[in-house]
Amino acid sequence: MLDVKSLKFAYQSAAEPWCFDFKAEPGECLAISGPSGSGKSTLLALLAGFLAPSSGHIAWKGESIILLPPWQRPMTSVFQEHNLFEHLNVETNIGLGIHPGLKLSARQKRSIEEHLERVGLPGLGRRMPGELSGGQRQRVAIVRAVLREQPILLLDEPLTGLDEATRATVRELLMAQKAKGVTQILASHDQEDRNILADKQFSL
Ligand SMILES: Nc1ncnc2c1ncn2[C@@H]1O[C@H](COP(=O)(O)OP(=O)(O)OP(=O)(O)O)[C@@H](O)[C@H]1O
Repeated sequence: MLDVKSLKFAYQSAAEPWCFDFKAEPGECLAISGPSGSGKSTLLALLAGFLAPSSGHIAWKGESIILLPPWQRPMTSVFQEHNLFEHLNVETNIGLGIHPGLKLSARQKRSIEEHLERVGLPGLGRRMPGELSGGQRQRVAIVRAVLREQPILLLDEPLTGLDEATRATVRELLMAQKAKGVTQILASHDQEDRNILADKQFSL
């Protein structure tokens, strides 16, 4: 279980700190909503370890992860910026998420192709990120995160800007991850996405 207790954080300019308290079981999706600027991305950055809280706890399966650097936490993130390496093609971007030295098995290489096809990007593995649309980059970032096979996925507006058909495909992919036991923390403005994907919701 992901257990977040009295996690406090404030940017210097803020008068009041945020205080986050929640739990999420394996295979559960917890959706966070709230107006723009309410702190959704900040919460995801705290969980991922890119920001340090002033106090509080984050534990996964009973073990504190608060002192772990981002790369040692049992989670992977899809940020709104997508963070693709611009000088590397799509399959290399995804492959690096699976193995930093790109030592991929034949099964892993096939899985990259299959997942690209699954999200409507068949045969685009050799494209450079600069040759993709915003929605296509977004789907590459989602495939990269999913194929890292971490137990927790942090998703910041993962479906925003996608057309209805693509949205449905990516939702299916995320539902399949839940069925595999992956915990998801989803920041989303979209009520429909939250209703479909989330088991629990809270609002900031
Ligand atoms: N590095 C920073 N320094 C100071 N304040 C910041 C910093 N980053 C974000 N903030 C402020 O913290 C608040 C929360 O920002 P955050 O990005 O977490 O909101 P959000 O709910 O994810 O918004 P959106 O829905 O627009 O993505 C905002 O008021 C923002 O201006």
